[in-house]
Amino acid sequence: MNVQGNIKDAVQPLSEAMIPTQDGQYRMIVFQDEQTAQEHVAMVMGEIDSAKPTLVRLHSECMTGDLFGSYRCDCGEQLAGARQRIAEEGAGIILYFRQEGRGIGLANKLRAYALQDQGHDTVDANLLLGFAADQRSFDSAAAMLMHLGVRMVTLMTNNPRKIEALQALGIAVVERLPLHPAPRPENHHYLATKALKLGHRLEGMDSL
Ligand SMILES: Nc1nc2c(ncn2[C@@H]2O[C@H](COP(=O)(O)OP(=O)(O)OP(=O)(O)O)[C@@H](O)[C@H]2O)c(=O)[nH]1
Ligand SMILES: [Zn+2]
Repeated sequence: MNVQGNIKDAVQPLSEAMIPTQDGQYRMIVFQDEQTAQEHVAMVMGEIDSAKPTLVRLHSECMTGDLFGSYRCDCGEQLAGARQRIAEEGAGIILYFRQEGRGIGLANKLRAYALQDQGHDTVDANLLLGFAADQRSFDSAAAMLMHLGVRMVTLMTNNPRKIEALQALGIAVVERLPLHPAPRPENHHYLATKALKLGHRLEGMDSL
């Protein structure tokens, strides 16, 4: 089997259906990650042309931010921004990765929040709980894009690790579009910590 075949084998497409939304029609495809058995989602709008870059958001699940509008992070607003951008283009993909809490799960994320309320930052809270600062792997994202016939992307992210992970597995990231919702008093320290300790490109957020 060729290299691309091996990379694709990291995920298995399970099922798909059309999802009409306020943004337009999405094709929703569920993939299973062969290593973790997690179900990751691809929301695909419009036609994919593998000869051109596809607009892509690789989004890690954040129930508090995505679903309930938490101000502790910027996830919900980033997802809304990505959806808006894709709707404007009429084409693009959201890869919705079930990596709640940077991969530590929802219960542990709330434990990390409780530690942050005692004065620890988002990175130290993970370390105190016995986890790495970021437990995520983005390798399955490249596999999903290959299944979808995508070879070139414009990636909506502030996280250079996502770009590196996709490029390492043969997906060309031709452009990065930042997703910078305006900071709020509730998430200013969190965003500054991400810029300082996790390498996120958040212009103007390098001071705590
Ligand atoms: N462990 C932990 N996870 C968090 C915390 N705040 C948000 N998250 C999770 O972080 C993930 C999102 O990561 P971010 O660091 O916001 O952003 P990113 O995905 O690395 O980069 P972008 O593409 O720029 O959004 C989601 O899975 C959230 O649930 C926190 O304080 N602790
Ligand atoms: Zn969040």
